[in-house]
Amino acid sequence: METRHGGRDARIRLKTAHDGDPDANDKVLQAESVCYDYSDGGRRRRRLPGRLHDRNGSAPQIGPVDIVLQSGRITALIGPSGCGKSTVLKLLAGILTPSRGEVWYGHRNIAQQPGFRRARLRRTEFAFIFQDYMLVDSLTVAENIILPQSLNGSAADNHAVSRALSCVDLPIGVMGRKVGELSGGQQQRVAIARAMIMDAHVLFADEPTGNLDPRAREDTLDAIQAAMSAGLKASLLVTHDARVASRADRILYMRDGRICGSYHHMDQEDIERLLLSGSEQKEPLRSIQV
Ligand SMILES: Nc1ncnc2c1ncn2[C@@H]1O[C@H](COP(=O)(O)OP(=O)(O)OP(=O)(O)O)[C@@H](O)[C@H]1O
Repeated sequence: METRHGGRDARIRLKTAHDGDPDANDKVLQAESVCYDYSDGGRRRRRLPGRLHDRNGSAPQIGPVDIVLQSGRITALIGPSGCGKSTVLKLLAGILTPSRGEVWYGHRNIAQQPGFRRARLRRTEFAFIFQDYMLVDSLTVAENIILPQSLNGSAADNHAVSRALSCVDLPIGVMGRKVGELSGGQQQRVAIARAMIMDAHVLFADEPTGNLDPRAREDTLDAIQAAMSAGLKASLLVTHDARVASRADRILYMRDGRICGSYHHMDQEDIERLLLSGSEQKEPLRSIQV
C-alpha cells in the first residue's frame, strides 16, 4: 500500500519484520497482569463516569492489564477520558515501571530492565507520537526529526528528513524553522515524521491525529499502515477518535483501569456506539484476558 505523500519512501527506512528480530513469533509485545499505582501522587479529583477513582476521589491503581501486541497488527486502545489508556501505553513502552506484572518484548521482561536499557530500547526500537508532541521548541524541525538518531550516535540523513516531511505533507522549506514557531497541527506532523524515519519495530501513538484536519488524519493513518506493510511490527494507538480506531485491526476497550473488551476490526459507528454505551454503564463490562 502506498500513501499519497510518499508512503513508499517511508517504507525504505523501516526494518523488515525479522530484521534484528527480538522474537519470531506472533507476539511482539506482551503485558501480563500489569498494574500501576498512582496513589502516592494521586490528588482529589472530580468523579467522572469511567474514570479511575477510589472512594476518596484519588487515583488508585491501573490494572491488572493483559495485552498482546501481535505481529503485523495495529491495536487501538479506546475508553473514557481518565480510564488509564496513556498509562497503559507508557507501561508497555517502558516509560513507566509497573508496580506489578511483566512486559515481555521478545525474550526480555522490560519491566525488570534498568532505566538506561529501557531508554535505549525507546530510542532504537520504539517510535512515539505523543499527545503533547514531545518536541524541543528551541531546535529546528530537522533537528527534532533526527533527535533520536543523534542521541544514538547515528549519522543525520537530510534525504530521509525530506522524505519524512513529504510523508506528512510538510514543505521541505520548513526544515530549518524552529519548532516553537509552528502551529499545533504542524508540530504534530513533525512528531509523526520523527516517528516515521526511525528504524522502529513498534509504534506507540497517543492521540496521533488529535490536532489534524480530516485529510491530514487520513494521510497519517495511511502512513502508519504503509509503515506496517513495510515491516513495522506492531502499533498501539491510544485514541478517542472512532474514525482512527476503525482503521485498527484490533480494538481494546478500557474502563476503570481495566481492559473490558477486545474486538476485531469494527466500523466507526459501532465504535461510537461502544464508547457511548460503555460510558453509561456503572460497572466495567467484563474482565477478560486479551
Ligand atoms: N502523574 C499522575 N499522578 C497521579 N495520578 C495520575 C497521574 N497521571 C495520570 N493520573 C491519573 O491516572 C488516571 C489515568 O490517567 P491516563 O492519562 O492514563 O488516562 P487516559 O485514559 O489516557 O485519559 P485521557 O483520555 O483523558 O488522556 C487518571 O485518573 C489520571 O487522573
